[in-house]
Amino acid sequence: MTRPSRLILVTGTGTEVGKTWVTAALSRRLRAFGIEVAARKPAQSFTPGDTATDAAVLGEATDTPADTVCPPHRWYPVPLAPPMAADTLQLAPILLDDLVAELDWPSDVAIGFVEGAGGLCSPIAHDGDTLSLAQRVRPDLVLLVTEPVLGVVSQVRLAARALTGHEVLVVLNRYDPSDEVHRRSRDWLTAIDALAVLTNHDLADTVDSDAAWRAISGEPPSARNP
Ligand SMILES: C[C@@H]1NC(=O)N[C@@H]1CCCCCC(=O)O
Repeated sequence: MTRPSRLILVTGTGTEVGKTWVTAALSRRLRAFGIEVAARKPAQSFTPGDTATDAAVLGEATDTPADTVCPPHRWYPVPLAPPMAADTLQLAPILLDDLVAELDWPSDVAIGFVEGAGGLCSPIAHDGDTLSLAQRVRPDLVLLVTEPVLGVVSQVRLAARALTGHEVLVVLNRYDPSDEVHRRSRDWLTAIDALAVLTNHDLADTVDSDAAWRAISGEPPSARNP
């Protein structure tokens, strides 16, 4: 398998936290800097009739057909975890080995995103979750997307402990600096838990910021080429 120079696995503390939005926003910003970006979704499940699937959104952000982002036989139109959706549809079991083998990358990709399904420990295959996917693909960085609502500290701590050995960047999506829960949770995760934390504002507005640039690209700010 050709591997992107930098492989970033995108997961979350749960479903509907905005993984796809974050990945698409980052992809657009990085591409605006002239960086070759690709995104892959090994399997996706969705409500029947939904055309704005994760693969479609990531494909639009990276100028790639949705069928390339996620192979058509890994589209499961049932809003359940992919292996449960496959069972509902009476399709073959999903095996983690196959999802890994199906990850195909163009040769010139600088940053490749792989987005899981649901949260870190939601089943993506019958024999694995996104945590096992991380153990298989050995990403350079894991983006852990979450929302800074009450309870987020425990969710992030659990996920970060499960991800021991991986480089983790927490992304607080839908962050509102005027909300004390958001502000204090962010400060706690940063100061007490010593986690690397960015918000959607850092990412969407300012991959141009030095901190966000360094975290995502792995390069020093001087390497940025607007
Ligand atoms: C339908 C949605 N498609 C998708 O990719 N994630 C959602 C599924 C989330 C499954 C969560 C299973 C769990 O953790 O309980």
